[in-house]
Amino acid sequence: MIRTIPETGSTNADLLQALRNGEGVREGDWLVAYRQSAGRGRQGRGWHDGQGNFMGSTLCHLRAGDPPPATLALVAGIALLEAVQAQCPTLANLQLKWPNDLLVGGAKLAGILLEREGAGVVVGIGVNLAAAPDLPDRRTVKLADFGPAPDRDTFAATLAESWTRDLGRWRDYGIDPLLARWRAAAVPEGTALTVHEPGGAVLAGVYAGLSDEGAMRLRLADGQTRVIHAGDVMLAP
Ligand SMILES: O=C(O)CCCC[C@@H]1SC[C@@H]2NC(=O)N[C@@H]21
Repeated sequence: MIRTIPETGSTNADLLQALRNGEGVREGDWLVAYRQSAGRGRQGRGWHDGQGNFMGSTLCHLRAGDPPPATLALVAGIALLEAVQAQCPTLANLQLKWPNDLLVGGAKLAGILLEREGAGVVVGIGVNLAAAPDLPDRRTVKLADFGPAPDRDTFAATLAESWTRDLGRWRDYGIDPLLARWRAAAVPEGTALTVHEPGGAVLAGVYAGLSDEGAMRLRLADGQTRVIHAGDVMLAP
């Protein structure tokens, strides 16, 4: 079920609160807001409240035997990519950037924020359908830059369908097919990146693919490879 509300602070915060309150939120249900007054992005950043954009969250209830929860970010990335491709089949240069950004020609189209509460993982997705913010540190785009953009209700229905399908595949077939699909859609190996690690260190290098666990490999200038499990990854200017 997709529940659409005119406005809230953050759909992620709402689902996390529902989990804490023990309210029964079913896996596969979505909360979609037309406006968010306190949208949350990764790394403590905010998420812009673009009128006409898609802003919604869903939930995964982790089960015994599920693949590692961190790989849900990759599931969400693939589901998001497929939803955008289904709505805009002629859109070129669509790429995933680890851990969970969707880019068009290197500019950010959409972002994903995973937040965990016990065995519940809230997956929040924001897509620039009609509006893109001006950001000081990265280029952004909106689908409307490339032709008629889908309205958010149509987009929500498509995304809900791809999320349910990809979550099922993750459970049924594990992460190997997921990794293969993610690798095929990722920015090319050799892309110059800057990584801000959680401890504050900043690393420069080039994208060297995904590890078999879904972490990112970064090749440094001295030829060594670092495996990045967390952090903020940006295309180098
Ligand atoms: O920083 C990012 O790229 C992640 C952005 C995630 C934004 C979405 S919008 C719907 C959901 N609710 C939030 O507060 N954040 C996510």
